Amino acid sequence: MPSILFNSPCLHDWFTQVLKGSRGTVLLTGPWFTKTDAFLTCDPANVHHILVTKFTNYPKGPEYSEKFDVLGDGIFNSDSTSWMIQRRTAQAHMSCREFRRCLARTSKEMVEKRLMPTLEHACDEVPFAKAVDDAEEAIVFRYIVPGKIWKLFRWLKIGKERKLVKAKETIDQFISQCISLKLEELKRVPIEIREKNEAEKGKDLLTSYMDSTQQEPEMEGLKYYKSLRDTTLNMLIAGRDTTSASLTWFFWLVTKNPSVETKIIEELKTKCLHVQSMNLVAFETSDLCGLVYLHAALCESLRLYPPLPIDQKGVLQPDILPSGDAVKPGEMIMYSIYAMGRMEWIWGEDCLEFKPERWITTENELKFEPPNKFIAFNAGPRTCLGKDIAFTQMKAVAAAVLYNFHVQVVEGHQVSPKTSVMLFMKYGLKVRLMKRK
Ligand code: HEM
Repeated sequence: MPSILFNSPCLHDWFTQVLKGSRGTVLLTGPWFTKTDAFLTCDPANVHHILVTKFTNYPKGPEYSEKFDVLGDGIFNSDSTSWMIQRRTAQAHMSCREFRRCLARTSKEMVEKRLMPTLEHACDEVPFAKAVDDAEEAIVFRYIVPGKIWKLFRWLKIGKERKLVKAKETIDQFISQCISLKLEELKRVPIEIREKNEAEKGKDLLTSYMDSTQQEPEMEGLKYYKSLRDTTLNMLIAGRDTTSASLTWFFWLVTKNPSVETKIIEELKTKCLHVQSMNLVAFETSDLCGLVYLHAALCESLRLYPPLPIDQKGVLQPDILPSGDAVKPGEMIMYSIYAMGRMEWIWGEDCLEFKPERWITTENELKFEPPNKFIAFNAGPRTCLGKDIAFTQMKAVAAAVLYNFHVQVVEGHQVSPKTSVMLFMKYGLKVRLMKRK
């Protein structure tokens, strides 16, 4: 564990090196008084065992929810019955036709009316985004130092824990504003007009949740508000940070591989109908579904730079992992998604190269890689619920940006991962955009 502290600036690369030299699983031991021993693995057999075969023996556990207390009782921070109910509810809302219609419309509208005009101007810092970044950095600190230390910091309100308190305030203000604005809008618009709008334009997730939660009689006052607050925050973090971190690495990889950029643009030209909008080209969401090369390039980027680089599980009953390691109740197992994408014995000798072609069959179809090998979206009963949403949004942004602009990284800009819950770039990605002719 002291080595984790020492290597914290490049934690994921250090984990990868450790795992390369240890058949894919290693026991990290902490000083005896801290009770911080944990298994670290990137072995697909172990990951399948933990996430799928023996799912019920490996919950997230109370330690996880204590570290991620900012997420409240939302889906990411829950286990057993509470998680199951939230998952069913989220699945129902996300698969309903009105939400799908809303997603297709907003993915195009956001790119056309917000992103494209914004790219022509410098961007200001967004307080909510900054607060989430600060919170995620503070949570990683809770992994790097023993529990007693970060809890002492929390009690004294110093260091990263102080930053976390401030971040929570900003996050709560923002979420509360989102909920109030939506409630006002729902009160203001007569029901017949609202139903007509929803039939035409679709229905967003927050409205869907508000409608269904109000139908539950026990959901009143504070309980109703807390449930909406936790759900909204969990969904925002699930959808915002993952896709934005993924796209940043994707654009960087594309700038370093001009042949990939050319192939993406060729595919867009031949397979998509496009419309001229305010001087720039926009694509229909339905057209983007069938893009094999762009999809492959996004998967390849997610393999090398998964937005959630590492995850953890607790242990309920004694068990033996497929690697032969014995685990006991109360222990922690961490699985490095980042390291899994960088193992020669999993992905071949060229595993460090960015090659979208590895995702395409000789029949020019997308190659299926089992979720225990390509684990960026998790596997088993807790598989990501937003995978399709993520691809819809990432394709909309990637296609519009690459088709309209040539992206060039500013000379001398340093690119390295940040030590945080999400795999953001430490210094962001500074680019120059040149409008294509
Ligand atoms: C590139 C984009 C994305 C990646 C790589 C990704 C990855 C993941 C991973 C690894 C998990 C498991 C986390 C854990 O249990 O510890 C997860 C869960 C989840 N994701 Fe995503 N995600 C992405 C985008 C989205 C989007 C856009 C949404 C939609 C709002 C979403 C909704 C969820 C939800 C609700 C869960 C919780 C599932 C459960 O616990 O049963 N994700 N995702």
